[in-house]
Amino acid sequence: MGQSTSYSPGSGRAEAASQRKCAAARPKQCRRMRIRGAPEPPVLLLRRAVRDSAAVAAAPVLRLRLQEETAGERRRSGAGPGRGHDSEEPELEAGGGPPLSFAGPIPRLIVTREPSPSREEEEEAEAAAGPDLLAAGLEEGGEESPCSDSGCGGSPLPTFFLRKLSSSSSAGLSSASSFDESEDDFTGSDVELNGGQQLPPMLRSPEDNCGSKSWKKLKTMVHWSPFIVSFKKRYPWIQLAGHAGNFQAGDYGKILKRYCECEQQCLELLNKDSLHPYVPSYFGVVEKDGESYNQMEDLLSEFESPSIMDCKMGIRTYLEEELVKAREKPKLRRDMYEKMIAVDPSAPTEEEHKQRAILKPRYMQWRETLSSTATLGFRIEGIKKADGTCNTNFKKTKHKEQVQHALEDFVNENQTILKSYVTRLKELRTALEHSEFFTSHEVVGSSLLFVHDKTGLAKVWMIDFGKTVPLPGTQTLNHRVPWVEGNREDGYLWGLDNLISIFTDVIQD
Ligand SMILES: O=P(O)(O)O[C@H]1[C@H](O)[C@@H](OP(=O)(O)O)[C@H](OP(=O)(O)O)[C@@H](OP(=O)(O)O)[C@H]1O
Ligand SMILES: Nc1ncnc2c1ncn2[C@@H]1O[C@H](COP(=O)(O)OP(=O)(O)O)[C@@H](O)[C@H]1O
Repeated sequence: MGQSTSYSPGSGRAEAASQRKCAAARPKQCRRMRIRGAPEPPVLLLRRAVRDSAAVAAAPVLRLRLQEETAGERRRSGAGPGRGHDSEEPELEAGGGPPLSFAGPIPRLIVTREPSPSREEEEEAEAAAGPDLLAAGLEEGGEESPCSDSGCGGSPLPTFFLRKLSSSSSAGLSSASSFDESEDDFTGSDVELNGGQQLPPMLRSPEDNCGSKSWKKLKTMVHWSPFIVSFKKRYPWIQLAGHAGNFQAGDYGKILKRYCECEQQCLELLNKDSLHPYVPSYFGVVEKDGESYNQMEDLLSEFESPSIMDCKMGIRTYLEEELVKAREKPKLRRDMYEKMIAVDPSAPTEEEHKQRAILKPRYMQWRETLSSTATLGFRIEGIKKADGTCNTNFKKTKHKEQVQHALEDFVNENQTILKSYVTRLKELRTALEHSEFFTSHEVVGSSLLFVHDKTGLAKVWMIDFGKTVPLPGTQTLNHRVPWVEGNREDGYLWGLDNLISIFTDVIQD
């Protein structure tokens, strides 16, 4: 890492990167797997799960132009803001053919919400009352997040091993697709460079049987990112979710995450906030091999063979401004359609099947209601255990009992670890309730990273602030009240209440 150069935020390079905002691809994926007999690879990239949703309202007819530039080319050129598919991307057209139209109405979203325990109820370890109904209506589907990490550029890593392990990968699509493809889900090297290791049948999940052949092939391959960790204490660095190629080793005990202006601003503020003990320490912008990165604390560095879990927090996984943008300039996503049918071929509407593409909010909402996001305010994205097993097939992990089961498995029913996690989560909740930053930000798509090891050390941190944005003026959020479009509530604390309650129940059980 000797070549890294630090820049203070606002230096020329950082500014240039800032113009670009977060332009990194986000390949992610995970499978249930056990790696035996091989030297422990430096970095394990694991794909995240897909989640369900049902979306809303009638979308306008979309006319799409031909996409002339591949996702990778856009990334390399740094075109457009956002870590995802930004609004400055060229509109997409069918390959030379007539413009495609999209007239698919997005069904109205009715999300049933499981009861959130009050603090008192929780202390009494009692479950709350019956389900509450949250109805959210969207007028149109749309797409893309302002600082989506999924758009943040190509992988700066050598590619001989690099691949995304996304269970949502869109194998079989070509970069010449006329649809807006997710960069992370659409990396040619993914297909070409993988050895295609087939998982033994007992390690496959029911979801492995969904989708196309090419899909299954991608899902059953495991690749290690060539993240050469040159720390004194050599340990494998694991990326459990998120966009592949977003991370590199940093200085000792630090990692580099592809630059995202939104995340930089959050990390700077958070490092001065009462939440500081619960977020990675931030060390500024670093330039390496022509790319900019946010350098932050490697949360795994103090652990021996850590077990890791990523839980995405909140009732909603897209920003309100993404909906607005989607209405103004809706884009069809073939990659998201592919991800959807890989999980449930009957999920798309007739129109969506015809188009072989869906709008991003539609996809995101489908993921939310398929998993526990909509009903519990959080969802498990992935779990990697110290024994090498890894699972990111939590797309359909929706009910409390399913989550409990996953948590028990994660900690191997170790009561001491469970108690440490509950203590840490409660401390975090108190810190959140008193945090100036938290009150004044919409926190979307952020995760809690759980890490423990056999020594009994167990901690939880907040990570991923690519879609955490300041509220206008003096607006504040409660983070517990239901979201209706316009109030910007994210359900973060509601989800945390539920998470604490479920952890507590596991201990009692
Ligand atoms: O997990 P799967 O089912 O693959 O879906 C992913 C996640 O929802 C990502 O959210 P997060 O990064 O919070 O996990 C989202 O990135 P955004 O952060 O950009 O919304 C991706 O959007 P695209 O990057 O547009 O593909 C979307 O394809
Ligand atoms: N500071 C960190 N220390 C250790 N691991 C991290 C850290 N930040 C992220 N990770 C790992 O990378 C994964 C993806 O992180 P995230 O910030 O969500 O990336 P993305 O923005 O690409 O979604 C996490 O699930 C975790 O495994």
